[in-house]
Amino acid sequence: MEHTEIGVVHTSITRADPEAVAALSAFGVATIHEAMGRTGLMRPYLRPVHPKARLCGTAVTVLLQPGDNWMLHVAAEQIRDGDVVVAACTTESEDGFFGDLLATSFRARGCTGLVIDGGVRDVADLEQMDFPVFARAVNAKGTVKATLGSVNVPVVCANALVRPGDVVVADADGVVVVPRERAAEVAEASARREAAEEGKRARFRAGELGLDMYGMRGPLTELGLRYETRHETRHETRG
Ligand SMILES: O=C([O-])CC(=O)C(=O)O
Ligand SMILES: [Mg+2]
Repeated sequence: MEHTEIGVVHTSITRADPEAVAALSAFGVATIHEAMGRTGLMRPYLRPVHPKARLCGTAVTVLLQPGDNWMLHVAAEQIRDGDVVVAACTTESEDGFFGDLLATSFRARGCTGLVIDGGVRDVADLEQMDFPVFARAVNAKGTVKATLGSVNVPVVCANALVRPGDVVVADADGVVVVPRERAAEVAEASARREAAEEGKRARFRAGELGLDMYGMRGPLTELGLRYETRHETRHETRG
């Protein structure tokens, strides 16, 4: 991004194809990230705020100012069924930007979850609501409504570029972003990867070793790995 727009709400965004989003929702974050050539991951400090949190949807992006959650209320109006709100911040901030009230508002608009490079609160309520949230902190400290940010501009959230309408998938392993144009292709690559893993899983279950399945013995020998078959004996004390 050459520069970040502040004080703008983009109201018409292009969302990824719903069929491709539904297809991606069947896969875990690790599979999708591998299927994308190991790209698209957010930093691992973003954690689910309750154990069952999992989400997949199209991004409504928010650029927050530190300690200020005004733009989350502005974003609520832009949410459509199946959207995930992805909130980045202009600088690091771990205040509690979001809680059960905003979750109730977001859900009423069809939102399927939140990814925020900031703090959230009311996590017991969020768990009870089964509203999935991935955040960098849990923090009771509240925020103000005083400074403009933006909605539906490209943002960098926890190191990943997210454009409005991109697909965001999050589970216990982390958060991954799929560019909206690649959603169908990445879903297909994920399916192929999962099918290949199922074959390997069956062979591991039957007791086969990775050493043989992956042909590792030759390269290990070439690098000089030795197998010692006799226990080393203590030196006899000489009289
Ligand atoms: O209202 C706020 O500032 C954030 C919050 O706790 C909620 O949404 O419940
Ligand atoms: Mg609250």
